[in-house]
Amino acid sequence: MSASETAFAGPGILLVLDGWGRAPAADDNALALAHTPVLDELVTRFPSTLADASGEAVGLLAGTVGNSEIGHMVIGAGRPLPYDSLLVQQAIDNGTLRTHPRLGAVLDKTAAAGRALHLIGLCSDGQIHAHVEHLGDLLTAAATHQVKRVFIHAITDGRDVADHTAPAYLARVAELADRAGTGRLATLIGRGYAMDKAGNLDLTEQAVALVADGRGMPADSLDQAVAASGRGDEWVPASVLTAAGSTAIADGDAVVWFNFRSDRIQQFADRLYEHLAATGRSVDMLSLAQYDTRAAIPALVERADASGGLADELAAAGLRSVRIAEAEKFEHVTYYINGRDTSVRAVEEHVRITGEGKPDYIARPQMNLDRVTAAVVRAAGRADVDLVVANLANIDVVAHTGHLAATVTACEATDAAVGRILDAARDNGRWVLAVGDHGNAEKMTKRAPDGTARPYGGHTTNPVPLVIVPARENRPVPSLPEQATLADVAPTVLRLLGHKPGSAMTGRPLL
Ligand SMILES: O=C(O)[C@H](O)COP(=O)(O)O
Ligand SMILES: [Mn+2]
Ligand SMILES: [Mn+2]
Repeated sequence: MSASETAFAGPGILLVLDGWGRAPAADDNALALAHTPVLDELVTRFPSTLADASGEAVGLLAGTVGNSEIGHMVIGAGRPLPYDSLLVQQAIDNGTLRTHPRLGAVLDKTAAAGRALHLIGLCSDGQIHAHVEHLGDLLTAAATHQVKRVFIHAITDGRDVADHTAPAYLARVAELADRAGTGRLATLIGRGYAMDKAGNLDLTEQAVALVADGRGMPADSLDQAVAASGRGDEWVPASVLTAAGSTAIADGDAVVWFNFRSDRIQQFADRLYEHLAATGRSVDMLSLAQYDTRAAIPALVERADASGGLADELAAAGLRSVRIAEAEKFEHVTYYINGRDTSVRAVEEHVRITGEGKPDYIARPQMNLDRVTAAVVRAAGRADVDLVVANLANIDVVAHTGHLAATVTACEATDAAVGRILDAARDNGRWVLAVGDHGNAEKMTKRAPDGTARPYGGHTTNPVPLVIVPARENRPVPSLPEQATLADVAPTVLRLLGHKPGSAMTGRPLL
């Protein structure tokens, strides 16, 4: 064991501050505007560095903003993982998507029977859940296989991209259809309805009724449909474009989902699948990438192997971990950090904090942070727990509203929570590794094409702070390398626990 290992080895806390990115102070940087004495002191007093959390460093396409899924997967895996968006892009670039035998078989069958193809997905270039250009490749495949009737059911964004940009993306959809020579926009609905992931089935059912049965507001034009939302692109009401004719899904039709990320589309996919079955419609259904649905929906692009990460190493070493987060990020400290593995190892405990009623992030930016913090403090006090893994969700979740003042409050609440966690760590002889999973709150505006700064709640490509607070302050503290990535977190955590990095990990221990 090296000197630094002896100095640090022992129980600890891995604390993910969701959406904690670093950018120079500015009037749209909520983290810099907030009064955060604890976070400020953390990065000046203890070994800290900035970690890459976007683009190729984590397994995304170059220049792509980070996100919670890949962020937590790489934190857990200890290596960059080719993410679904990258794998889809590769399949498009090398031609294996549009020539996929599974897709070809479904398209041939649909064409031969004279049935329709329905393409459903988020139309923007946020690169978090979907990319509108992927639709172009599917349209080309449909044209090649002579599918005559192709309906595009567009979900509008306004969250991963600036709000009020839906008309531009829908214009791009029309261009892609023109270029392919097939496809027409059939229905429109905001992602607030179609991509709910919190079990609000009343929202999901509106998307199901729209796509399956053509039930929605009739709209003569895209602009009319988009303008009907009083709450931006996320909440465009279910609308049927009258020019598209009858857009309902009929027996024998085919459906292809073109979101690549599962978490926010799977509830809709499951409900649509079940509704079609319940109404006696037999439909071939495919998804662009693998979904975590109850329904068995074959995928066109398979996931990367994410095994051999932190969870496997902890289990092999018999190290007990407690995972804590509130509902919004619970899967991130369990399923994603474990490499999209649903099994709960014998040495793992999962604590999911839920609140009462529907969350209102602007009115209550504190969310359930007090209870998350209390759970972390409790777990930190247990002698049988080697590692506490927690996600503090507020900075990211509130920043997604694009509301600067609420996000400042979320940053301040997080600061106080980190203070309580550091106290508990010190009282219990634990080190703390605090890290962001991607940027968000440090950039709350985006320039519109007309040059004006518009509120922006999406993620960024900024690096994230990574800080190590030693268990005992009187121990020598080596400084951290200037360059780091999220892939270095798991090897560093293992070293802090007195273990070697896993053999599948290419990230390096930072001390
Ligand atoms: O799904 C969302 O809320 C956003 O599109 C992405 O945010 P996340 O990657 O932090 O979940
Ligand atoms: Mn996140
Ligand atoms: Mn986010």
